[in-house]
Amino acid sequence: MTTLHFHKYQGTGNDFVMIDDRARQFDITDYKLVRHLCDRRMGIGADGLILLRQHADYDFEMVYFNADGHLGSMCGNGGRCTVAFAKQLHVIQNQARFLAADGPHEARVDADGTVHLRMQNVTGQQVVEEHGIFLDTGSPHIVQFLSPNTLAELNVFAEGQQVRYSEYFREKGTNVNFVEAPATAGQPWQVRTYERGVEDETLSCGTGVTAVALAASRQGATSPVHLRTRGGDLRVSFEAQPDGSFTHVYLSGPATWVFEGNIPC
Ligand SMILES: N[C@@H](CCC[C@H](N)C(=O)O)C(=O)O
Repeated sequence: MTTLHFHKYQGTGNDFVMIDDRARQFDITDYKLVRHLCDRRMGIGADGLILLRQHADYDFEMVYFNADGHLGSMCGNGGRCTVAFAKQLHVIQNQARFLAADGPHEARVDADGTVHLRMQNVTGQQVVEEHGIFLDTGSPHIVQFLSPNTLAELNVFAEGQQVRYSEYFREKGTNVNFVEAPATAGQPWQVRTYERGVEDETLSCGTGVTAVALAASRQGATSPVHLRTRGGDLRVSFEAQPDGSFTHVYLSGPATWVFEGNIPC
């Protein structure tokens, strides 16, 4: 029987099957296997699967799949988990330069395990009528700001699905973030996200909270922005440029090893 060795990681509750594929042996076209491994009843269970691969010009390459089995775009929480995994494998020490779907990234790991991940610069945001503010932070995101005290009871699955499968987004899809501004200064922005490729609410989305922080800066939020997801707290820092773009964008938070094992495949 052939078995596959895996590690399980989570970043603020966004969980991933991690595979040490430095030898590049995993068949990236096998979407049925990826979907099976991510299945919470029949497999290991995760929001996504990540391969850590050797790369000639970087410390490593991160190859990310959504739970539906298909190759995804950038994953912020997954990126932080991959950095922690690379440290566990002694591929890096406390600094990393790696390649992901949206290009090169740098990261740093603090003594307490916090991973600071530099995201790509973000150029502009666009109001998509009826749906909210659209930004691409490595993955596509809609941000909807809600009225006070409405986020906790919101049906994120139903509302998110409506936007994701709307006429406007049906073809390529989008992630959808619902946001409540802090009631008092110093409190976090609260975020819940419907994730494309998982097609459900997840406990946290890194590229999502990055999109929220940048959109919130137009509403007076200043860097670093403190965000609270159902799976934990994240911070996003950035420099807003006069042309409307954002540079030096960093996503910071924990990335935790959960367990490891072998699964027949
Ligand atoms: N959970 C991820 C977002 C992953 C991208 C998304 N599922 C998509 O395909 O658009 C994150 O932490 O950024």
